[in-house]
Amino acid sequence: VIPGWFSEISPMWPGEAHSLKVEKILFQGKSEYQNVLVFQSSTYGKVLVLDGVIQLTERDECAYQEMITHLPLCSTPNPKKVLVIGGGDGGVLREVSRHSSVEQIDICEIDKMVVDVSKQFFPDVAVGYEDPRVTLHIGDGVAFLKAVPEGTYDAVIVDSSDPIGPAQELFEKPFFKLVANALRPGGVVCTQAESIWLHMHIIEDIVKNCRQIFKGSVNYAWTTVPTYPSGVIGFMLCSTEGPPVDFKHPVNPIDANDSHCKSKGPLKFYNSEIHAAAFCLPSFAKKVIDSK
Ligand SMILES: NCCCN[C@H]1CC[C@H](N)CC1
Repeated sequence: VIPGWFSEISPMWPGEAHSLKVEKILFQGKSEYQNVLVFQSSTYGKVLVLDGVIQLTERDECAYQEMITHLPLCSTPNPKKVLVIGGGDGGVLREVSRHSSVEQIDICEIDKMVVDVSKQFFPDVAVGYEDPRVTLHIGDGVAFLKAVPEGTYDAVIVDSSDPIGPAQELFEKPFFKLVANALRPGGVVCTQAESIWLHMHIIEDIVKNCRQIFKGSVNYAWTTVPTYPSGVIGFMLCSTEGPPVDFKHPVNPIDANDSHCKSKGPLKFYNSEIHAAAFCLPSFAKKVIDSK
């Protein structure tokens, strides 16, 4: 990466590349799993890049972290035990910790370098690790889930990178089966589910697999994140058989005052209206998602 511009080139989005102006390279490393890069951008704050793919920027990470966390947790009445797969930067932990009903937060991240780099360069994101309810496991999410007793969690959040590299198995059927097994009846899962502009085929497969495995409800939601490819990112929201979950109408609203303390700051993006709106899809996506 030469100072000037960083372009996000990937076979996952052929023929296009979002670029950010680079002020200064802050870290470059190679973990057991991937190349890790942090740079100071001119207009989006610090940026975390894994294998050439933008994971988060200080300016817009709130959109993704708040939506991937509060869409599931605000849809279930009283979440107590939450598991995060991936999410090594700590942003989802910061958001989960806003929920006073939560008693236990487990996180399983495969790459320790991501945790260490986030703590060093993104303290306002990694602040999530400071919550006493958090237990960090460094390892493979599939192996972790195989060891989890059936029905342990009220909610699972899969904050993954793309299905190229270490996160590939988090998009496949065996993994979804393990997640369903780890959830209590009526438990909820939210996974990172790519872009309706770029990845309808991936989304089609994920929806098909989820409908076979999650016998509660299966919904796709989406939001805007300027620095993700095509400027949008989606989420699969599923529940296991049991007490019904209506993702589109939050039963457990997170309100301004109980949702922030000094270290976390206020919610910048999520609110109950944008929660409901997130499930409204353009016709080309509805056609595929509702027919699976
Ligand atoms: N916790 C960081 C976010 C990881 N999710 C991203 C979604 C968009 C992808 N192209 C890269 C990973």
